[in-house]
Amino acid sequence: MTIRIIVAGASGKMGQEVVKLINRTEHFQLVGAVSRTYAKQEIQKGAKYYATLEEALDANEADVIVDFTSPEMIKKHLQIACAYRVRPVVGTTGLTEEELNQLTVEFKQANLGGIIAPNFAIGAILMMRFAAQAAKYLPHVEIIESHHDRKLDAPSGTSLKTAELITESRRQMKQGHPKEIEMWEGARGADYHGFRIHSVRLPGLVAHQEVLFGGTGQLLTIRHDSLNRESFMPGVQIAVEKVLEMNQLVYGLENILEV
Ligand SMILES: NC(=O)C1=CN([C@@H]2O[C@H](COP(=O)(O)OP(=O)(O)OC[C@H]3O[C@@H](n4cnc5c(N)ncnc54)[C@H](OP(=O)(O)O)[C@@H]3O)[C@@H](O)[C@H]2O)C=CC1
Ligand SMILES: O=C(O)C1=N[C@H](C(=O)O)C[C@H](O)C1
Repeated sequence: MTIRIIVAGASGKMGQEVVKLINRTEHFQLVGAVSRTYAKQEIQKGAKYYATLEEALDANEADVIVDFTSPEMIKKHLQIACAYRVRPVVGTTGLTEEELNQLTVEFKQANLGGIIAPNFAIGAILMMRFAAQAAKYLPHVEIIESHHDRKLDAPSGTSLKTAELITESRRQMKQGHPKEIEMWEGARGADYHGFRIHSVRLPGLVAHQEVLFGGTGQLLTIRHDSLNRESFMPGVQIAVEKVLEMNQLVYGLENILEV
């Protein structure tokens, strides 16, 4: 069966990679691409470009929307996907917990499937899983995530998901010295349930994360690096194929992989 796909954010770094994935995958078909830039310039690169997701959906029958846009757009795009009953596969980060909960209810009411994954790289999913396992035995943990300097959201979606998974297995505790003083605001990073997340932004970086655990006389570091954006594509392909069988909104690729 051919899967008809609309890509939102098609002019972006990830969107362009998704278009390449679709073009090289025999059972995938690009039926529409959403880009304000390309639609305005009327650039036609073998795809139909639309300025908005609604325009693309009005003009084409589609099975899946793949979205890599921006934190300010993602909630609206998910609601549009739900209204048009087209299953979304979303990589865009920056949704709040409250928005996610609300959208989960809306998709449940609509009996529609969808996948939101803050990271599609299989290695990153394993890194998160291993970190969650380690936290059970080594509860003193800090996360350092490093990204390119065009990234809008901090902390990254991956670090938040990692923190969430760690919290499920780590005993509740506040780390560090109880009388610690932060001389400069932000010096100790963001606090998540008593442990810290640090965000680095530099040109030259792509997407990297270290999870550091400390115990008496020992350190454990779990690290993942995405060296290019092709690293996310096997996960995107799996999500596009699996979402067709789903009837609820799922957050995290680990929920559809056997890891
Ligand atoms: N889950 C994962 O594995 C990964 C997730 N990401 C996430 O994906 C998202 C996109 O990343 P990336 O491709 O690097 O970003 P880019 O900035 O390169 O691309 C985003 C594209 O989205 C479009 N866009 C931006 N703002 C809006 C808006 N308000 N309304 C409609 N379209 C908009 C722009 O296209 P135009 O202006 O032409 O409309 C732009 O080209 C980010 O949230 C990032 O964190 C990134 C990598 C992996
Ligand atoms: O913006 C990015 O580039 C990335 N964003 C995602 C995140 O916020 O975790 C996934 C990956 O780290 C790349």
